Amino acid sequence: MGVEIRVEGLTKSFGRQVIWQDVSLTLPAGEISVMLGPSGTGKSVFLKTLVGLLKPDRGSVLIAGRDVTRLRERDLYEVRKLFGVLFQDGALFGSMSLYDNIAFPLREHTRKPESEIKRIVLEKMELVGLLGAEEKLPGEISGGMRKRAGLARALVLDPEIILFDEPDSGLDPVRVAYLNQLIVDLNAQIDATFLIVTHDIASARQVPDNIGLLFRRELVMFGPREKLLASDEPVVGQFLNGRMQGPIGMAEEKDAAQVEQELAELDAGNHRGPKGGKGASGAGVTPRLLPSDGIARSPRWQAIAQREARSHPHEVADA
Ligand SMILES: Nc1ncnc2c1ncn2[C@@H]1O[C@H](COP(=O)(O)OP(=O)(O)OP(=O)(O)O)[C@@H](O)[C@H]1O
Repeated sequence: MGVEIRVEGLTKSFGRQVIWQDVSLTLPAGEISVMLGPSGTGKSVFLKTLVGLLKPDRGSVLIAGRDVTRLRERDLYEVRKLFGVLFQDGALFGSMSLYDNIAFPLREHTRKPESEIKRIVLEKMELVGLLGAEEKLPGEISGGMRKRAGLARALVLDPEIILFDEPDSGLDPVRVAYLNQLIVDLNAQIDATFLIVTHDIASARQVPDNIGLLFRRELVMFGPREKLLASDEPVVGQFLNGRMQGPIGMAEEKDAAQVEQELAELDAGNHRGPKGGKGASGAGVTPRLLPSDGIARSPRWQAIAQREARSHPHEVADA
């Protein structure tokens, strides 16, 4: 289940402002990938380009053998059915109950009878832990619940790909932890391809199979989580450790001399990041978040759990 997305040589600009150029990566089918990057580096623009809402200047986005960037509106509509999108604020209709919000795509895009719609809506609400809240209005529930309702709505058409636009924005750390667990559990249950755009370093360290980083109008790196977490690339190390020292500045990129001096200080051990050292890995690679007990693990997740048990015997003793 889940489909691969192959991005090749993608470039996007608005007028004379280049957002990113020559981005190439493959989101493997059924895996979880995270895209990181400082504010304004074009992560949301990237998501919109994948679903064909924005046209790139150059390059291709291949999904199930079709190039999204070249499709006519009618064919694009077909490809979009493969996607579920969780928008930042859940994008719920304020005057509709959660039930009607979640039922909305089914009523718009299918001819299913109400009895079938009810079965699907309640199934997805149960999956995200919202059973019993059917009649609530979006304004009556917490931000975390709104995200989960948005997620249930993204699931009703059984997508092969789910895009999450900053799922953790505006949530406290405990809610973020619950949401991350839900994302991992969902992946184990439905095996769709997940792409998460986030600023949250803790999530990026624990949740994905793959991490990408956009910076200075380029994709600096994209690859397996362990590789990025162990990388000595200065931008990757700075971002994954949330440090001030490094190429990423407050509003703009810093000048080269300042970056060099800061990195030299880091090397000398004057400024240690949260994990205490050079490179993104610090004291070691963070353990991977595994599906909750009671959720059947697909062979893919069984392999991940075994790998984790070998690398972190204490943290995942029960895996
Ligand atoms: N439709 C548009 N027309 C013109 N410029 C746009 C458009 N959409 C986005 N931009 C510009 O593209 C740049 C990247 O925006 P984007 O929202 O993708 O960044 P981001 O990495 O998602 O940021 P954040 O992390 O703060 O959400 C910004 O400078 C933004 O102003």
